[in-house]
Amino acid sequence: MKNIRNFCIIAHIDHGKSTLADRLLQFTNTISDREMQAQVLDDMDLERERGITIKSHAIQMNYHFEGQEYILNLIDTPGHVDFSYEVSRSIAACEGALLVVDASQGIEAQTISNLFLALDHDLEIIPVLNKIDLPGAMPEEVKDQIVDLIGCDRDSIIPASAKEGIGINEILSAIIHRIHPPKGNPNAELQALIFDSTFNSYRGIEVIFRVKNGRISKGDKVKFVATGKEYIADEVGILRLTKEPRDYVDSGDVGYIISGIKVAKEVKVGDTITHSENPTKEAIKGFEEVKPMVFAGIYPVDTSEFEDLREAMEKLQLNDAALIWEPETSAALGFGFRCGFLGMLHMEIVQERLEREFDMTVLTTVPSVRFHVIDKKGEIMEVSAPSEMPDPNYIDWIEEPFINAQIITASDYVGPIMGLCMEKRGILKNQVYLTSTRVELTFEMPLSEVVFDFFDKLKTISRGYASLDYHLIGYRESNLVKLDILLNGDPVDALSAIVHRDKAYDWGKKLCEKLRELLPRQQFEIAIQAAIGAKIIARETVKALRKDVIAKCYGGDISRKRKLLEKQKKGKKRMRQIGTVEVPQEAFMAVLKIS
Ligand SMILES: Nc1nc2c(ncn2[C@@H]2O[C@H](COP(=O)(O)OP(=O)(O)OP(=O)(O)O)[C@@H](O)[C@H]2O)c(=O)[nH]1
Repeated sequence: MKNIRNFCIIAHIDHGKSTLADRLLQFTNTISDREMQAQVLDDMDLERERGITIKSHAIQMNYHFEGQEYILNLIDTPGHVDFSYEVSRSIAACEGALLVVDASQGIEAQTISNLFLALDHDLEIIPVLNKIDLPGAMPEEVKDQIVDLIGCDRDSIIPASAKEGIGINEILSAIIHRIHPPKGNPNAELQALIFDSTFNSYRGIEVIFRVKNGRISKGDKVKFVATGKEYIADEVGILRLTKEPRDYVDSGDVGYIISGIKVAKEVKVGDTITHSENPTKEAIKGFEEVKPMVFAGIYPVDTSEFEDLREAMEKLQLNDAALIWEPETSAALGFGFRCGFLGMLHMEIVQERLEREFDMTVLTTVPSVRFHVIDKKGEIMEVSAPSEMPDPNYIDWIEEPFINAQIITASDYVGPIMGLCMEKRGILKNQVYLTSTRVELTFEMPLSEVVFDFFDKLKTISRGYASLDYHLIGYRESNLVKLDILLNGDPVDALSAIVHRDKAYDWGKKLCEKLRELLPRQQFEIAIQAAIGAKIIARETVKALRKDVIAKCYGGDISRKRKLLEKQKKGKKRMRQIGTVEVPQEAFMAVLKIS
């Protein structure tokens, strides 16, 4: 155990985390130059394309150093706030962290939020000043910032270029010298922390864990503490570029277990694995049930594809334990599914994966949080879609989820951020200076104001210099109303939204204006109305197309006509016919585009 080092790399987005990981794998000969492709650990296509890490990953390296063999377990972590729970669990599996800072950018928001997560878990921090090869690098200035932030010795900061391979040996040496080997008792009862899982269509779920105490061997009967389920360890092993089976994985090490689990839901990140016989008396602390925050309907564009969509959702869920769904019907859209997501990025990813991996074309409806509606009889109803909202006459009051939001930013942006948070119904609870230029603001806010576009807005007004972390603090009464949208007099359930009464008029007006821009002109006039109950509060009109434009679509030779039809078909991909009106996907998201 004394020759094991478990570490993660934490950094602000684009500071070079994945590139550094690639370089470490190369320097330790974990992968050959031939196997090398950029960002090997980001193995989902989507991750590569977007250049973001969605899932945590782990990989083991062997390194011969000063006459001894070392095992270095690198745990890569995702960077987006939707997945911050995974980051905190990955960090809990390590003893040290490389804190990568871009020498041309300096300390940024995620550098700080991730650093604090690491400090919370008492990790040894090794600061790495990356991209020193760039002409715009400001090594001395950024070193000052790092010293300011973590109070480390200036000489302990390692200058590096992940791209050019500069400083990599120094980093490897620091990992061995400065990070403590894992503590833990190999003879104690088994305690292993689950920090990730992957889905293999042949073998089921592969669970990735870090053994804190004890040993897990092939053939062991094990129990997952939070779910209470028991399995036989059909295979255990370590994670190289591929999985390598072993007879056992010992205390301090990182490994995987395959035990025929078919459903992702049975594996919960943060759960503890122990033996069925002689189990541990206490689970590793910090486990949290991951709860969906955002709900939206997903519908097939082509109504005949409902069953295919169900099959795709079932398969996707095997792979994505955080995704929940159930069938729902919409008067406007027909049969579809109401889904729960961790956040908006998660929702986008699910939609994209359905399209890419399962070849579905889907529509997503206005996202919503989950409200509590208390009716006049005193009964509580959970409502996560505007269409489920009961008639106002039956409602006594409505409660919505509130969060505690921590925002870390540079002091220059405090003013604009406060403005934004107030506009989003936030109440300032605390303001603390972390350093002379860095401030932590704590707000209580309604979740519904934060999950949609808040993060993007925060990034824009702070020029990327703000990080956000939030926790649910409970439900509170709010003056909310259902805002309905009518197209040519017909209410379209998939377009309604639940909004605060004070904002309802303004929203109704803006929403109608937005829809007027988004709805394509058709052969007849379209009236767009916003209503609260029976009361119309706003109206816009989409004018009919002029006759000569339609005329162009008819007549002419047959091949041209076919081409036109083809073109129309393509254009229709994300359209739905609602009554007589064609509604494009963008319209369902219009609510999010209102500023
Ligand atoms: N010049 C220079 N460019 C670098 C260096 N390290 C990384 N880059 C580039 O910086 C960009 C971002 O690098 P990534 O490794 O993807 O950054 P990341 O931190 O993993 O990003 P996320 O996975 O989104 O968190 C890429 O274009 C890299 O080629 C370096 O040392 N020098």
